[in-house]
Amino acid sequence: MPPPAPPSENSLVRLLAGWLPRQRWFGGKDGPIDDLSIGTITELLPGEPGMHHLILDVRQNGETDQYQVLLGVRRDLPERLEGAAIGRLDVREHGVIGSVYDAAHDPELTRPLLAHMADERVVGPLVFHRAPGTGIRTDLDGSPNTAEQSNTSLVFGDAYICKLFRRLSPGVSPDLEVNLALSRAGCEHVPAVHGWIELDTSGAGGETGGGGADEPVTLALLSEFLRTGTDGWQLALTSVRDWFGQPCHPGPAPELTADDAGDAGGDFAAEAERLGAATAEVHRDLAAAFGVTRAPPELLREIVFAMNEQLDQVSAAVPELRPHAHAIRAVFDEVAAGAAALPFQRVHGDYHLGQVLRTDAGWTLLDFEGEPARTPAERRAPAHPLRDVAGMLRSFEYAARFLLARDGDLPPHTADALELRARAWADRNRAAFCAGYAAAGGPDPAAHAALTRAFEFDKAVYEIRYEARNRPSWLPVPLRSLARLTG
Ligand SMILES: Nc1ncnc2c1ncn2[C@@H]1O[C@H](COP(=O)(O)OP(=O)(O)O)[C@@H](O)[C@H]1O
Ligand SMILES: O=P(O)(O)O[C@H]1O[C@H](CO)[C@@H](O[C@H]2O[C@H](CO)[C@@H](O)[C@H](O)[C@H]2O)[C@H](O)[C@H]1O
Repeated sequence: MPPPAPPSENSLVRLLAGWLPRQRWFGGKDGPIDDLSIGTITELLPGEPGMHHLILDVRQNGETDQYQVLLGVRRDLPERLEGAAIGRLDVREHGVIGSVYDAAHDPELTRPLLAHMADERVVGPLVFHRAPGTGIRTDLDGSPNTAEQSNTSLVFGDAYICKLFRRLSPGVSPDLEVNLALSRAGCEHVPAVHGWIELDTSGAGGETGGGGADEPVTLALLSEFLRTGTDGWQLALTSVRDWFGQPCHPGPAPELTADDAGDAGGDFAAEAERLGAATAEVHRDLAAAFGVTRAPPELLREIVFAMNEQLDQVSAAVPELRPHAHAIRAVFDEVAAGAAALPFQRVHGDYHLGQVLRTDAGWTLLDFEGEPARTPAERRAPAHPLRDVAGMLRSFEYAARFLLARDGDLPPHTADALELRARAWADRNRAAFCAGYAAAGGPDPAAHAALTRAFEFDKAVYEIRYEARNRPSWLPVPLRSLARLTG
């Protein structure tokens, strides 16, 4: 029997178009796919099982996005891989029937990625790199990370984590660029980079390039796996659950304060404060590595203009945002009216509790990619560091309301009592984070209250669009906290 042949494009495209919208990492769930084609197909592993690297061009709403898929091909799919199935192909022209599936779930196929990076191989347009001065073990199996994320990461033993960027951005990923720069600068708050994979676009001339003439596109990043790490989102949710589970006072609900939230066994405030300090230290290192510029007042006004534009776009697409638009715009206008020159620098750009890991050694920051919906130029642009602070403040709001917003069936009485608790938890941890940030040398959020609030609202608007496109069932989370912040 010959091994399954490379899939024929037409039938494969049909299968992929049905499978793609069901993937967590697909960022176009708010509309239909108008067209899907295979941009590049590279045979990475020949034989049975085999693996092809695909870049898909997905056309939606007049725009084309590129997604990366590792396509496994087997004659028969074993039961353990059934969850990863894309479909069964009848490739009659080759006289073979085979199954295609998401190879990220198949250690037999992903293990050779380590050897490719260790040996710095080139396979067609795919270029594998090892970070200077590091070795890469090649004897480890990878399995997909179970944490909530927008891409797919493979954890190899307890040594490495390899993030496969799913929706591709032109050019070198800011995640790679920033991690390399911070590691070189000796920053203690980022994991070491071991390798990466790039797509060489010099011969392509298509839309996959565009980050600069012939700039390679980063496809994957291999980092040190922080095995003692727990992500901030999980730690925060545990603390909220604990606080929600505290016995209720008898009689009418008393006014809860942020200090009451400290009575819970799983209080998070000391961690929030340390996280604030780590954030300020990373901001200091980013400023040293990439420099600081003085942004004139006109630039801040342009930024506010863009915030208003995003607000208009998202309000048009998500009607639930409209009741809050007036209050949000008022804060944006206040910042534009008082615009002054400000120091801008490279920042994280998409900072939240899922981007930080608490390890034995303290807090580590991850994922310097910026917001997935922004253009590459926007992600790299210097910004005010309080934008990151605002991102984390939003995350405290998310964590505080996640359990409430996801459980719509709570009796009103319970829901009201828990809303008070959510508020107390968020206030306590917001205050602790800001205190830690300012004490470690970051600009004091209290001294820039309107700016911080504007960044927070801008992030909330972004989140509403993100949830509508990526996780529609989460939409009530940011909406619920907006109702509180604008109410
Ligand atoms: N170096 C690492 N060590 C351990 N876990 C990690 C590491 N990097 C990422 N993770 C885990 O993977 C999750 C997703 O990582 P992230 O880089 O934010 O991916 P995405 O951009 O897809 O959201 C994190 O929340 C964390 O739980
Ligand atoms: O992690 P990414 O860089 O892919 O960021 C995107 O996805 C995040 C969710 O995975 C999203 O974050 C939002 O949800 C978080 C809880 O899952 C919450 O802590 C954040 O505050 C909230 O913004 C992020 O906005 C998006 O860009």
